[in-house]
Amino acid sequence: MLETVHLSKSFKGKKAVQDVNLFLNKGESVGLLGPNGAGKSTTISMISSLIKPTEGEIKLNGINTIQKPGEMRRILGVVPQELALYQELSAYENLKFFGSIYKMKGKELETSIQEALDIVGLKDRQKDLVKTFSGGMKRRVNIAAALLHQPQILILDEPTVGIDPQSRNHILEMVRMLNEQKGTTVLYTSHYMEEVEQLCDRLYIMDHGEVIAAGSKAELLSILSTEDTIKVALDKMDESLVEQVRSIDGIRKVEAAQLQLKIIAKKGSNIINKLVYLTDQHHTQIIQFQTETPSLEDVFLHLTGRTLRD
Ligand SMILES: Nc1ncnc2c1ncn2[C@@H]1O[C@H](COP(=O)(O)OP(=O)(O)OP(=O)(O)O)[C@@H](O)[C@H]1O
Repeated sequence: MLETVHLSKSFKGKKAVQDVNLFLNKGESVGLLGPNGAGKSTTISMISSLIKPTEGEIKLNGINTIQKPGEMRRILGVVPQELALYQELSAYENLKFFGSIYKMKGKELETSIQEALDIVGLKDRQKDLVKTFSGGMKRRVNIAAALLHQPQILILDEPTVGIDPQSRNHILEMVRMLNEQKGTTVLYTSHYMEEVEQLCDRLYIMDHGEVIAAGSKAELLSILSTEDTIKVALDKMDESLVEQVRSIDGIRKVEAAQLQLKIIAKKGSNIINKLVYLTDQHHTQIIQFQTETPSLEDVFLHLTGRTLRD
């Protein structure tokens, strides 16, 4: 349905997005996951024709949309990261304004506004001024604005960043309902692995402007089928110990945070003896040693050497 081909964007010669190929099939829910600055927003801005790519194509049902964005705008609903609401107007008045941008009016607009408010759970607050809303409620008004023209594809750019847990759950449930019950195709960007895991059939992992892995959760996890994830808690830790652990044979990645080491090691490599030896030398004790089932976070760590929230 929607496809990007070798999509790239540079700002003043600096590459923000490089050679991104992604596709969305009709009815799919696809995640775009990556840390801050990975290039997710820039990719979305190109798809929604807010900015022009430096290179590459964006295709809607096989037709390049870069020169002719009209059809794309008609079927696409985009919820940007930045809120764009009039604080002194009510939720209803804001939606009326957004509807007029889509040239909607009269009964059609009224029905759409009420449906969108219903979906985001703000029907009974529609007369209240937006300035009285919590961050999560404002975000929900923004989502309602993107739903007014009943888009076939909905793109959400990190919709749950910085909002209360109740609104967050509401948004996740709402996206799931739109996808499963209304058949809306979803592209959901996030740097929360668990959200994307919950909501999406497939995901793309981006880092430094590039897609570094893509596939279903099972496919991505199979990247780690030859590895173990081990958590080690220590009573104290220093950088030279971490460096020496990194150089143990069979260890592929080590992430140190507070008094914990997260280690990705070749399956079956017997690292415990070497760990005990090294911790002894550093007068440090192992408090806990635990092998874990790998998660998508571990896939990210394996691919980039960093955690998602670095
Ligand atoms: N208008 C711009 N001018 C210059 N550089 C930009 C511009 N927009 C984005 N960038 C740069 O492009 C890179 C990708 O940014 P982008 O906002 O797409 O990442 P992101 O994955 O959406 O991260 P975030 O979650 O922080 O929004 C970053 O290095 C950013 O500084």
